[in-house]
Amino acid sequence: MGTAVDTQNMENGRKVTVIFVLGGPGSGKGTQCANIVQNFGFTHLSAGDLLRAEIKSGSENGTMIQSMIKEGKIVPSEVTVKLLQLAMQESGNDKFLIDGFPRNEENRETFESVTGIEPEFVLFFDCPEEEMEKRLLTRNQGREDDNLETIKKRFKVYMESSLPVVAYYSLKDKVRKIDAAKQAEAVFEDVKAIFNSTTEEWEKVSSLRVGRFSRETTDAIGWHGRLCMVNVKGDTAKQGAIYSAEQDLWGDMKEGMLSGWRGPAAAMDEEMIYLVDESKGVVRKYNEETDGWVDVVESDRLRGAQQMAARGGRLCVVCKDGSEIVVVDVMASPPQMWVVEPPQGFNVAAVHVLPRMSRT
Ligand SMILES: Nc1ncnc2c1ncn2[C@@H]1O[C@H](COP(=O)(O)OP(=O)(O)OP(=O)(O)O)[C@@H](O)[C@H]1O
Ligand SMILES: Nc1ccn([C@@H]2O[C@H](COP(=O)(O)O)[C@@H](O)[C@H]2O)c(=O)n1
Repeated sequence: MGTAVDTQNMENGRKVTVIFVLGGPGSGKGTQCANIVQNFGFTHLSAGDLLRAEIKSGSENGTMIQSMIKEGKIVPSEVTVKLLQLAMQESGNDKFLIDGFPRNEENRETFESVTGIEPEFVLFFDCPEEEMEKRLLTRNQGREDDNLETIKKRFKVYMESSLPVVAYYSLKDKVRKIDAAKQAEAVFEDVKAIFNSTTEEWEKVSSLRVGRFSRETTDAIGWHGRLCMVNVKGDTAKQGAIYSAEQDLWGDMKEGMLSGWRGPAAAMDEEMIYLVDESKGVVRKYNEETDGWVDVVESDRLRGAQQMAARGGRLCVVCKDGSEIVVVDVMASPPQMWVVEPPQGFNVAAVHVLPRMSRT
């Protein structure tokens, strides 16, 4: 299931994505929501925080909300839904994590009927009561409801009123359950896996400086967590740039790497870049220390090489207008080479090596 927005999910004319975050008191919802915000661009709306802010604001509902929270009871839905709706409207975002809501069936029904919004999914933090109790008693944020008496009441409300909401979404196959008893960092790894697998969107990275790279034919190779791009493969003048995925930064390609990039190239397991000098028929590998290309093997067969794939110690080089693939075993000493022809009447259009190709 993707986070592609349901066209019915409209808020003030905007299409929105909503994820409900549920779990017992102290299961770590707020902690993980902060991580999700940083990594996935959601706005975090905690129903509890909104209610506490309402008390502080001196609103007419303040006294009622305060006594409900002290008793661990659930505030009437129209109050909470109004606060959530307002917060969504005021936010410039269209992706929301709604934390600690819906706490009961009434919350759920009111939200649905007032906003018409269905959650994309429900992130459910599952944690044993003893662990939650321990966390709440040491939270130290001055919350009036973090005392043993109120905590016991909150657990009861959670079991009786909130878990049925989780069961409701579970029947709709919308619950993504997380083992929240683990360390916070390990919990976030599991959370990330869910968001990464459900976010079917292209994420924008930093832009390549304008004018640095003309949009000609481009070779792009993944190498040591970087993306090496050149705009022309052959012997003519060309431009090169390297993108570091970790730093989200573009930099210049080193002079030696760029000038020697004279034909199709491929990285062996992201570790070693090989290329074929298409005019000379020479396989070379890149040496980062010297910023130079080292000859591996030469053959007339490799002249005019067009494409290349690399895996498991072998290069597969498409040659002669796709009428043959020259396989080079660069791990053998000396390197071995043989030709694989496509079936009669066929030409090779593209070459990829699947992980199961072995060296034996
Ligand atoms: N995985 C974890 N392991 C240990 N402590 C944690 C973990 N996650 C959060 N905590 C700590 O537990 C306390 C409660 O966490 P948090 O406020 O995120 O829970 P919550 O589910 O949002 O609670 P509530 O519903 O009461 O608002 C905090 O002090 C937090 O630092
Ligand atoms: N949907 C909700 C959410 C919260 N409350 C009240 O706030 C208290 C604290 O909530 P946290 O999520 O911050 O733990 C909760 O015990 C309820 O009293 C609510 O009424 N409705």
